[in-house]
Amino acid sequence: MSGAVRRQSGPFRAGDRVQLTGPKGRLNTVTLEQGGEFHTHQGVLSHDVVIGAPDGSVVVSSNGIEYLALRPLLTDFVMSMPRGAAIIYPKDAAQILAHADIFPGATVVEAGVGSGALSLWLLRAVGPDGRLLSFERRDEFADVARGNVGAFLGAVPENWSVTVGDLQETLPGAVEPGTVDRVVLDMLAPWECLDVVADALTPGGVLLCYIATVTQLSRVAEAIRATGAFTDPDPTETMVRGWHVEGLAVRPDHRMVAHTGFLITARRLAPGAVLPALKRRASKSDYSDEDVELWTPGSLGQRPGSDKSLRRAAREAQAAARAAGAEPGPDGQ
Ligand SMILES: C[S@@+](CC[C@H](N)C(=O)[O-])C[C@H]1O[C@@H](n2cnc3c(N)ncnc32)[C@H](O)[C@@H]1O
Repeated sequence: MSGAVRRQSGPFRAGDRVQLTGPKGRLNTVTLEQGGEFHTHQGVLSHDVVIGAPDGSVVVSSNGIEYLALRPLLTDFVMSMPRGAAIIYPKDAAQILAHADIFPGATVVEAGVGSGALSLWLLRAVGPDGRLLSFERRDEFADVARGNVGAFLGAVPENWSVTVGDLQETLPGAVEPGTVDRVVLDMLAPWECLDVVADALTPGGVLLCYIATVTQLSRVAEAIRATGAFTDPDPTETMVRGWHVEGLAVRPDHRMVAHTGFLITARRLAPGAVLPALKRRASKSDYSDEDVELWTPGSLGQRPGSDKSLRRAAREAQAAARAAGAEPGPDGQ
């Protein structure tokens, strides 16, 4: 089997992981074994009462303590798994899948692999027909990532490779030029890798860099422009604020993760294509016209959701499908 191995749904079976929430809200994750036992200072919970129960059951220990039994979600796993390097948080992983347009069957290159958190999201998104090629310069981090991916999926999938070495040196020998659909970089100096990434990406392919600081953001944006091989880079930041919703106490949480990183995406141009020049409007209030010209010569970007002709084409396709009886109309007919 090339994709995921461990089941992610259905009644619990021996070998599954289960997350047990006790009376004080404390979480414990155990791997179920026939005849196994989970010991706490409040008694013993037999694994056999969990095995066969549906996901989301409430199970009872030998001395009557109730535990909520849930299969850990990928989010639960990545937030608690062993870390070598800092991980990409689920809020950013979700945005990466959308901005980098990771699709089932895609060939994706990722570097560095770090603790393997993003690798797990990417493997899920490319599915069993896709391929993830991960690169990591530090052997010990590659081991941590293999351990984490194997622990979550039940085995290391065949459609995932981890190459130990610098991406700049190892990528050219690992892929045919122009064959990679998507590249995701999470590393200190992504600008050092842009030439090999441009060679590896298919025309129209997506490069996405996750970076932690504004100085890196500025440097990688200018470096992407300087290659002349990509569309104008599109930077974003994602903030997620939890809410407390209980009775009349409805308010934002007092604490939040304020900053993790920035995403910046660009599309690979066809070889030899040169972007038409584009005058920018943005920086006029901060800099003189001359500065703006000097700093940001600019070129045509590719921003999602701004294409009216795509919307028109989608409306026409819907109308055609309705006419053919393939899809209900707005009134459900
Ligand atoms: C922040 S970690 C990646 C974390 C990972 N995305 C995750 O979610 O678990 C950055 C990693 O990039 C690796 N790295 C940095 N530069 C690299 C390069 N040029 N080639 C390969 N790996 C590199 C580092 O060793 C480090 O493990």
